[in-house]
Amino acid sequence: MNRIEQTFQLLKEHDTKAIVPYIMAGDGGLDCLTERLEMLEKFGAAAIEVGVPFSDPVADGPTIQAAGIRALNNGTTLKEIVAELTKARRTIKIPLIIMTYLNPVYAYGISSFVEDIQKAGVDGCIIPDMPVEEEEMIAPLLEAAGTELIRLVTLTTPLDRVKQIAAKGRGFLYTVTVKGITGTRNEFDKELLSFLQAVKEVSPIPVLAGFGISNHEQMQTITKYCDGVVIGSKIVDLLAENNFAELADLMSIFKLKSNLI
Ligand SMILES: O=P(O)(O)OC[C@@H](O)[C@@H](O)c1c[nH]c2ccccc12
Repeated sequence: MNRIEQTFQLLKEHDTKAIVPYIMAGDGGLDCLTERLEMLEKFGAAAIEVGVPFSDPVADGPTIQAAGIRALNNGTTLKEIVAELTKARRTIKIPLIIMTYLNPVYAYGISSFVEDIQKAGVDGCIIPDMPVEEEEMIAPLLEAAGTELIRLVTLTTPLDRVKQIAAKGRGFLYTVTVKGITGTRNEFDKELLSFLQAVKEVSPIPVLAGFGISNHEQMQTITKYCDGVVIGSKIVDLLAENNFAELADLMSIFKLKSNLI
């Protein structure tokens, strides 16, 4: 069993949900990446999405874009991120998932990328601008390496297609909760909860919801219909403000206690 499966099993046994923070690698300098991962693990993260900064991030809202620009201005490269994650893996027990647009992977070289992230102990990979139809270029390599390719579906994905994607799915299915870009929201579409419920019914793997989520009330409501949430923009903001108290509080529900891992 891989680390992602193990984690969801553990969450189920303890009747709790996953909180998966997203952070931008290199925001605040790559030197603080391991430290931040350790803190998020301590605060109860079930897994962490590590974002790779990219100059043309089509799905990113203002907060994540700004974090990406800060990281690029710090000179962050994918090579250095992979090296830092290799170090981080010595202390971090929870799954680490690399989140990158396709272009940096291309530039790196697809097979070297897969080989290096596997060696680094990365458990999964999300490539949001790679449609399922194009994934043959990397999916078999990831599969062979035992690194899960996490697929995404969105509110506009027809249920038939959700079914197809979920059936291929590895690790968990990332359900995008909005029709738009990343960033905190005060309200969600009326159809979100029924859509999540439908996704959950057809998915053989755990379902996580992400985009727009920033508070306990939203987390509680949404996780009635899925296995957990991804929180990006809110966490990127709190880290940029060094507001660790609010971060710990935000993550205090559904805590995966580190002594369980
Ligand atoms: O920031 P939000 O609204 O909390 O959403 C999570 C999101 O940031 C993270 O998963 C993410 C960052 N960039 C992406 C691009 C595509 C899909 C997902 C993402």
